[in-house]
Amino acid sequence: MGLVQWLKGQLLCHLVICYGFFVSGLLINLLQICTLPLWPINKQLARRINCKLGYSLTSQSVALLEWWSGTEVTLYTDPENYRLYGKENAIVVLNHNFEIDFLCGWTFCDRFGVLGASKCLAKKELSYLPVIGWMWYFLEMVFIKRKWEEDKRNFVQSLQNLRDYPENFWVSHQSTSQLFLLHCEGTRFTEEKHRVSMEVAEKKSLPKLKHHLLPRTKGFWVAVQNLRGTVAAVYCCTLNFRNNETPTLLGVLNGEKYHPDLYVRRIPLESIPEDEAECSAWLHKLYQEKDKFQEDYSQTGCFPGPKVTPPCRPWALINWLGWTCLLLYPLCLLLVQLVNSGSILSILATVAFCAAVSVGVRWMIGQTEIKRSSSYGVPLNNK
Ligand SMILES: CCCCC/C=C\C/C=C\CCCCCCCC(=O)SCCNC(=O)CCNC(=O)[C@H](O)C(C)(C)COP(=O)(O)OP(=O)(O)OC[C@H]1O[C@@H](n2cnc3c(N)ncnc32)[C@H](O)[C@@H]1OP(=O)(O)O
Ligand SMILES: CCCCCCCCCCCCCCCCCC(=O)OC[C@@H](O)COP(=O)(O)O
Repeated sequence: MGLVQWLKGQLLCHLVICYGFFVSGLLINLLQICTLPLWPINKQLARRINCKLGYSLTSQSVALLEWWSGTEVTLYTDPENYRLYGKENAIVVLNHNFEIDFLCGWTFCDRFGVLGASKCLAKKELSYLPVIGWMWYFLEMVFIKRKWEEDKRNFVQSLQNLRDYPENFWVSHQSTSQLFLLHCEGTRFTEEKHRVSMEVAEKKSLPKLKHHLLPRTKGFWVAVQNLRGTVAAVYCCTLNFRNNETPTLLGVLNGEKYHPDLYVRRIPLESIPEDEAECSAWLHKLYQEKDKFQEDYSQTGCFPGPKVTPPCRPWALINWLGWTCLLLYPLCLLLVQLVNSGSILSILATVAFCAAVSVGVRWMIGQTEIKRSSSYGVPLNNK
């Protein structure tokens, strides 16, 4: 193991990275709060500012993945469609098997210049996450409790709000599009959830899936219906990792390099049925196809279609280095003052603070771990 790789595994490096992420995150949250008075006066301007602020926070984790761990997503897609990515609004349908799938999605977004504005249909619990969850609130992310009767009004309203999102938000270069991510499986893949969902498939006389849970179709149908005219296509995205890698956020923080492959198919929105039952059947068929791609991937190690590596842009790194320099300087000054003061109490308080930060970060990283996945989709709350 080289010295650099060894350094990447050290707690001190992790503390510095997390300190930068959290303090910049809190400052960004504060700036977001400052945009509140602007909303009633100029909503579109407030949204544009929030997109940029969101980019400044989210892109730090993209920089961590790309520059710290050296991970690069390989894209399998039709070159004709590739030209459209980043230039149109789309609904993204992605499998939910990996702890860093959201991070790979963000890298994809960043490379096509749509990171600041992209949204997701996310479980309500994520809105309470410090820094990230608070940021999402200002970005008008769509949160649901996964209880349809309670969700439907807010869900439809949130989707309607996205219809007049400023067309030309400037993220880090001119961009005219946003992506709306849907994990139709509704929860992360575990063996138990898979077993239960295949029992449901059997009851519904649907073909069994090997690599996916049975998709929940309501959210997809409602999103398609409400975003018609705003969104041009559905991007059917299938993500897997070479060599059976099981990536984790802790691994990324430790500087481990992963090899994600992403297969993207573009499906024009007009080709998706409007009727709920037909749309639902269409989605089930899509997941059967996705399952076949995953099965082929597990045999051959690749997806169909030509490979492309979208060019890496420097903004995420520049932003990350900027925040790090800005925040490390006062930290160093503080530490020097602390040592000079010789006060045992102050030193103990600082050590306690660092320990608290590190426990807090560990807890947040824990939210991405599949072993801590919710009980959604297991017998207890199987509807
Ligand atoms: C690669 C490019 C990436 C681009 C990235 C772009 C943007 C990134 C931006 C941000 C990234 C942030 C990352 C954060 C990720 C967070 C992700 C999440 O939080 S996932 C969890 C929340 N999301 C969802 O739940 C969405 C999917 N669910 C739905 O859409 C649901 O339909 C619903 C809206 C929640 C409603 O669900 P409900 O169950 O009430 O209704 P359904 O009709 O859909 O389903 C009921 C139906 O299902 C049957 N059933 C019962 N049990 C199961 C089971 N275990 N498995 C499958 N099916 C089951 C049940 O019998 C019902 O059938 P029926 O109606 O016939 O009776
Ligand atoms: C420079 C960057 C430094 C990074 C330092 C690390 C800080 C920690 C960052 C935490 C980021 C948290 C983003 C959370 C996104 C988690 C998405 C997710 O996977 O949610 C799960 C749900 O979909 C389904 O939930 P389950 O029903 O499976 O339960």
